Amino acid sequence: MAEDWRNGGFGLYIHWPFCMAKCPYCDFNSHVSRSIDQKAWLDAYLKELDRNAARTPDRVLKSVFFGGGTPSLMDPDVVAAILEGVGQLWTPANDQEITLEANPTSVEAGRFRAYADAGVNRVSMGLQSLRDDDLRRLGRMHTVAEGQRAFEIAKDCFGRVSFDLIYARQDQTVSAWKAELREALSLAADHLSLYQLTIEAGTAFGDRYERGKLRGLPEDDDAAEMYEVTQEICAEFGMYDYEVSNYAKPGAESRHNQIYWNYGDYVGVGPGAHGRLTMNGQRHATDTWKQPQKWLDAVAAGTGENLVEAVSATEQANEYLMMGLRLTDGIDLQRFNQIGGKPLNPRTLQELEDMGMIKNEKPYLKATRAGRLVLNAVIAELLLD
Ligand SMILES: C[S@+](CC[C@H](N)C(=O)[O-])C[C@H]1O[C@@H](n2cnc3c(N)ncnc32)[C@H](O)[C@@H]1O
Ligand SMILES: C[S@@+](CC[C@H](N)C(=O)[O-])C[C@H]1O[C@@H](n2cnc3c(N)ncnc32)[C@H](O)[C@@H]1O
Ligand code: SF4
Repeated sequence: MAEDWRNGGFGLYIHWPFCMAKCPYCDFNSHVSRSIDQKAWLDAYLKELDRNAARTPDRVLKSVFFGGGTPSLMDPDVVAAILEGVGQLWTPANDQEITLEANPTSVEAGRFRAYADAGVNRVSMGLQSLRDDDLRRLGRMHTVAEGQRAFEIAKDCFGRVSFDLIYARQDQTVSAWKAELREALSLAADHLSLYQLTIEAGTAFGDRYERGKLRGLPEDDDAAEMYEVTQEICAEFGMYDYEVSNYAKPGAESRHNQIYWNYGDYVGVGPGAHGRLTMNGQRHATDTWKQPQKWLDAVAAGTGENLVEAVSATEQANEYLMMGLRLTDGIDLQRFNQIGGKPLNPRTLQELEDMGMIKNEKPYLKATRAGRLVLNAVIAELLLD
């Protein structure tokens, strides 16, 4: 199978579902647990990797991503044993990317060298903010100084390092964000992810918001302005916006996420991990049990998966559209037509182009900066029925 990046390629996602504490804004699959039997988790991961390798023979593995939760709570020996298993199951791409998400506490930074020895070559660190008051409000376990120290240690240990910040936070002004972002960019290496705070239903922030108790969130206009200035300031530092929330120097883009956005295949292992796999020429969606103990028990009984479903041609094209328009480079319309078997509605395309939301640069269709501000609405207009 072609491994051209425009076709996405093939990757592996491994989900570690535990955190030290639950952050009030987060709705990812993360749990706080008193005791974790790391050996039992290793055995379950290895079993799931075997099962997945058997149905993806001859694939060249471009990327492995340990996400969470907080994978920097994994025992480095567990990470090493997983990567050893992975090396035996799939042929690695020459420039294989192996990312681990890390939280920047000193305890975790103490494990960085061991992760690097295990084969991890990229770290994505959740700094979230460079202001101590805000770190406290976001429920984080680290201080700014601790975060900066952890990041410096990461730079020494790994070839590639990135960090995440959350902006459009409570009581944050546009000028305060500009100053914080400039500080962040002087710290950054060649990649960073900048997310607007999203209030998710079912989180502590979501509950407070419902009760009218989450005050000081920026108005939509301010949040939009923050997004605009983010692009401009990042560009000043040579970091281009290759995706809605991701900025990099050319060549330093996250290869793992590019597999998702370019609608490639990926195996998902661990509680709540999802996958997209082409098997016998048919693309499938896979999903797994979210609850950690349920997943462990299910793996012991045979499979952690609770869904393996063929994806119809129309759904595939729509998924490609939803993922690909997040990228500055957009989607390849020829590939879109090939996947879905029908083209996008030319009238809708023209209307959105006239409104300045998209650019049709054949064969690529791209969302403009204005379009990316309201991307979900733009995509909703374009989806095939
Ligand atoms: C969207 S954040 C991106 C983090 C960081 N900025 C980066 O670029 O690496 C990554 C999170 O998405 C979730 N995730 C990614 N791939 C997944 C998959 N295949 N299945 C389930 N969750 C996934 C995990 O919770 C993971 O921690
Ligand atoms: C699933 S987390 C995993 C990383 C790691 N556990 C951490 O917290 O540093 C991936 C990233 O998603 C971002 N994120 C999570 N919830 C968010 C929200 N409600 N709004 C904006 N960004 C969010 C954070 O920047 C976080 O670093
Ligand atoms: S943001 Fe990270 S550390 Fe906080 S609960 Fe979510 S996954 Fe865990």
